[in-house]
This record gives sequence, structure tokens and C-alpha cells, in this order.
Amino acid sequence: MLKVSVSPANPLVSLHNVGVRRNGRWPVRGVEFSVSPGEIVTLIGPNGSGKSTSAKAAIGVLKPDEGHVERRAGLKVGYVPQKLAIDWTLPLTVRRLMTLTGPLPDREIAAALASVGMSHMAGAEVQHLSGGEFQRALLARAIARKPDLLVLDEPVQGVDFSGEIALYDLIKSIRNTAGCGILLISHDLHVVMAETDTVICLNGHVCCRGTPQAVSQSPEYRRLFGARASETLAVYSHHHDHTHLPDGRVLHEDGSVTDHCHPDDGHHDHDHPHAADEGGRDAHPAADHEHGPECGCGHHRRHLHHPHHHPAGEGARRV
Ligand SMILES: Nc1ncnc2c1ncn2[C@@H]1O[C@H](COP(=O)(O)OP(=O)(O)OP(=O)(O)O)[C@@H](O)[C@H]1O
Repeated sequence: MLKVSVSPANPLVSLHNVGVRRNGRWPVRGVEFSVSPGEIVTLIGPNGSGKSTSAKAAIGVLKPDEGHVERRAGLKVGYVPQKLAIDWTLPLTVRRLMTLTGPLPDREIAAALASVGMSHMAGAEVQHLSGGEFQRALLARAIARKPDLLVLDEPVQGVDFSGEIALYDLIKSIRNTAGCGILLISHDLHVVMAETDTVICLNGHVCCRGTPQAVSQSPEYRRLFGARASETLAVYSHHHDHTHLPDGRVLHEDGSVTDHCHPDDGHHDHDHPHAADEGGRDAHPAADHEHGPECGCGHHRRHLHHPHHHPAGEGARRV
């Protein structure tokens, strides 16, 4: 896979001491971060901690009341907001969703849908899509205009655990192929962490920042989310020997693609219990779910249909 180099010296967007005042309060103040080409920056923090507000300030949807934002001249932004004003009573196909905000040539619609594994659903009604399919369609819409900066506000909302992993894999591959910068907003302290270059932990201000590993160790982070959330990070510091593609096939390390996992495949570590997973969202004992016949280790395919109880995942969401 293409290795993307991040060039922090020439960021796409930089926030300097940004503050936003609402109703006499400062829900967000002193926010500083930047996103460079090829970089994935993830904003985490409890509800109301200012993640969306900071992201909106970054892309210029919202003007800060304090501080300033520098954006690269001519910056193209692809934005998937947390909430979308869609009239769900009206029929709307995926293809039409792609052009709601502006015209797009058919071949670019097709290319964007193909890149998120949604080619076969161009004519599908948006209201019938699953949570994961809907997020993929929104992602296709955001990348169709080839943005320099992709801003995704909670892209895994309404998506089950397997779908979440697949979406994060997709986001990573978009970054790797397009080389765009990505600003991600998440409550989830698990999957994104491994793919993220820089985590910014917000709590009305920047609580702490760093690589996923550094943030997880900081006392401020532990105070906010608890030690168990930190432990779950290890779950995702791992190596996949195969990847589940959007169409259900499996891409192996040697580049081969098969319909199913090989019987002797190793793990997606996040699908299996490990010592490091203790208390982690994936540390479900094998006995708590059925093993599928199509894979030697058995877990993956079933996960697509039967997401499990993930203790620390839930715990970490309780913030
Ligand atoms: N237009 C507004 N008027 C008043 N208060 C606002 C406005 N927009 C945001 N806020 C407040 O600012 C704070 C930060 O909101 P924001 O949506 O940025 O948080 P968040 O971290 O994205 O939250 P969540 O995880 O719940 O989406 C909240 O307390 C919110 O109520």
C-alpha cells in the first residue's frame, strides 16, 4: 500500500487559540491543532466537549470568536456532518444523494461509489440503506470532489462493530490513495486510534494530545475516560494478515483475494481475545458466539451478522 508522508510544515488547516462563544459561555476555548496532507487527526472527547464546534471552525462553517484559523488557499473540503437534514419521506436514491450539493459527472459518481464498495447500490433508496451503507454513501459524496481535507463527524454512528472496522479501513485507504488530510471526530476510543497520527482530546479545551499511545498514557486522558479505555488501545496496535473487503471477499497479505478466510489465517487481532485485550471491547471468549465454518478461526464472518457484547467498548462510550 502506498506510504503517505505527512508534511507538518505545510498544513492544510491550522487553528490558533480558537474559541467559540455561545450564550455568554465559551464551550470551546484555546483550541490549537493542524491537519497536514496525508495526516489523520482524530478529535475525541465527551459529549459537548467541542469536537463538532472545533471541526466547523476548522473548515470555516463557523467563525471563531477568539483566535484564528489558517486554511491553505483554494482548500477543497469534503465534509460529512454529524447530522444530515434529509427529508426521509421523499424517495432519494444513492445516485441522487451524490448530487444534492452540486452536479457531478456520471463517471465521477461511479468512481466515488466504486471506491467505497457501493457501485451496486447506486439506484438504491437511501432510506433503505443500512447504517454502514449510508455512511459509505456519505463518504462517497464527500470524496467525489477530490477534497484536500476530509472532515468526518462521527462516521461510524449507527454502524455495528464489524462495519466500524470496515469503515475505518476504508478511510485509511482513502487517505493512502488520495493523500488527503483527514479530520475525524469520534467518541470511539478504539478503532480510530491505531490509524490516527494525532489524537486531540477535547474537553472544552485541548485536554491532551499526541500519538494514540501517548494520549492513552496521559493522566488527563485516564482521568476523563478511565484506565480501561487506555487498555483498549493495545487491541488495535496490531497487524492484520488479511482484510475484509467491502464486497465481503478477503484480501490476504500476499495480495491474493478469496471469497473466505483461509483455515490457517491468523487474526484480525481485534476479533480475538489477547492478553492485551483484557477488558477490551473484543475480549469476548470464543464460547460467547458461534464459529462460522468458512474460516479456520471462525470469528470474522459471524461478526458481520452477530455483533457481540464489547465490555470496554461500552465502558469507554460511557463518558
Ligand atoms: N449554536 C449553539 N448555541 C449554543 N450552544 C452551542 C451551539 N453549538 C454548540 N453549542 C454548545 O457547545 C458545546 C460543544 O458542542 P459540540 O457540538 O461542539 O460538542 P461535541 O463534542 O461535538 O458533542 P457531541 O459529542 O455530543 O456531538 C455544547 O455544550 C453545545 O451545547
